[in-house]
Amino acid sequence: MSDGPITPSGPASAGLSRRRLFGAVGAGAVLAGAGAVVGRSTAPSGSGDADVVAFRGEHQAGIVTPAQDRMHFVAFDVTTRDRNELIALLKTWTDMSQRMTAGLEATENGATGDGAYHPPSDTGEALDLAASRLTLTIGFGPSLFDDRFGLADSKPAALEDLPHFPADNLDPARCGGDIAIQACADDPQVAVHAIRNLARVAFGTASVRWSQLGFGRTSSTSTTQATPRNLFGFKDGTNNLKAEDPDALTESVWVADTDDQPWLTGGTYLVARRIRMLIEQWDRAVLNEQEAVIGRDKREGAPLGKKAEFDELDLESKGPDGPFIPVTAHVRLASEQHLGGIRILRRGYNFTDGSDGLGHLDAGLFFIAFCRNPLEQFVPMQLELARSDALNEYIQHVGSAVFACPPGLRDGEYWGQRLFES
Ligand SMILES: C=CC1=C(C)c2cc3[nH]c(cc4nc(cc5[nH]c(cc1n2)c(C)c5CCC(=O)O)C(CCC(=O)O)=C4C)c(C)c3C=C
Ligand SMILES: [Fe+2]
Repeated sequence: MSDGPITPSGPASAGLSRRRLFGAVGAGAVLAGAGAVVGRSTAPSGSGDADVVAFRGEHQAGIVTPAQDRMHFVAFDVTTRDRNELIALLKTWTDMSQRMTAGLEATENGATGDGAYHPPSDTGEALDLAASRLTLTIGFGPSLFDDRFGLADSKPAALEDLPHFPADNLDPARCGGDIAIQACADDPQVAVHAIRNLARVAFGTASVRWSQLGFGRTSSTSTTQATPRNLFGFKDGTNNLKAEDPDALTESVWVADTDDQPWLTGGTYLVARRIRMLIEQWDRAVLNEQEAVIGRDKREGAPLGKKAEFDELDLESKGPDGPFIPVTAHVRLASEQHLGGIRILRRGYNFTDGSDGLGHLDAGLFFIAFCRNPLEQFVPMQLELARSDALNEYIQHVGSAVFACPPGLRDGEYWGQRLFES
């Protein structure tokens, strides 16, 4: 692993990975060296360092990291008013997160090693699972910068609660939060285990305000990935920003040192919207209507009037009945051509939370976007969509939040260190 020390305070030798521990114990094997998976009959396919994403680096993982298949997103309210208690929690979270993203237990031997008379400090359900490309990404909400922790002067100018958009139907219980943590992994149990253990250790300092599970990514964030489909059956993420385009990321995602608060340089903003998709209504719409609403064809994902998925979106091209891409089509209204060059990095997930008690699926898109300035990028884009998008007949925004995500951690740093110590 190229990940540096296991904990900010401790040595790199802190422990066996979850899978190595099982291998060594199960077969009485001797570890053969870094990265080895030894004597373990239950080794998950694909396990190995390839499924560890580095926790530290210039930017946080989980932003341009090729989108994993599963997500567990949580927003916390900080319940203490003691700044030092909050810092202590952030340090503990950093230790645990670095361990879990490396495929280790949240604490060393925490599932069984704390003694028979203590609740285990790792809940155990990921013991025999690989790291599964787990990433944990933290963000700080506008409410954290009130008068509780002495952070008011460090509040970034662009970190404002999002305005009310036309037709928003927001549930306050699904909005806001002082701190968010996004867990993404290729195994749902690994993502859920990570959030569960971070929430557990926060008891008395922070409590869960809301959370959302997501299955099935709805975006590609790398050209190496095939474009997935959303619950309306359309390819989603075709015209997304991609990791392989660093100039575009510099322009539209990463906060520059001239932009805002110094602690946020190299960071970004995360916008989350829980968007209910009215599945039954959509399923009654004819294909022609569905394609006109999106502005792309359903099978290939090509812009209407074109043939292939990655053909250029040409808003001017016309057929006998007018523009190929209708004036109310989703992709037209969200495009950089229409919005004067505005772009965002989308990284959302499909969700289905059963049915709503009226026989309708409670399903949709947990929309996540990363951008350099939400007031100048997400807000005008969403305003345009809320006003004119044909998709509005089939969706409803029910949750909303925005967070400032600090840059990646250097060796020895804890989450939020540059905010609290600058
Ligand atoms: C405010 C930003 C956006 C919201 C909210 C949003 C919701 C949303 N989108 C789809 C389905 C598709 N979106 C597509 C493209 C697309 N969407 C946005 C922004 C928001 N979408 C952008 C910036 C783009 C790219 C536009 C462009 O320049 O071409 C597509 C087409 C495929 C693709 O390029 O990704 C689909 C399909 C749903 C269903 C939805 C809410 C539930
Ligand atoms: Fe979209």
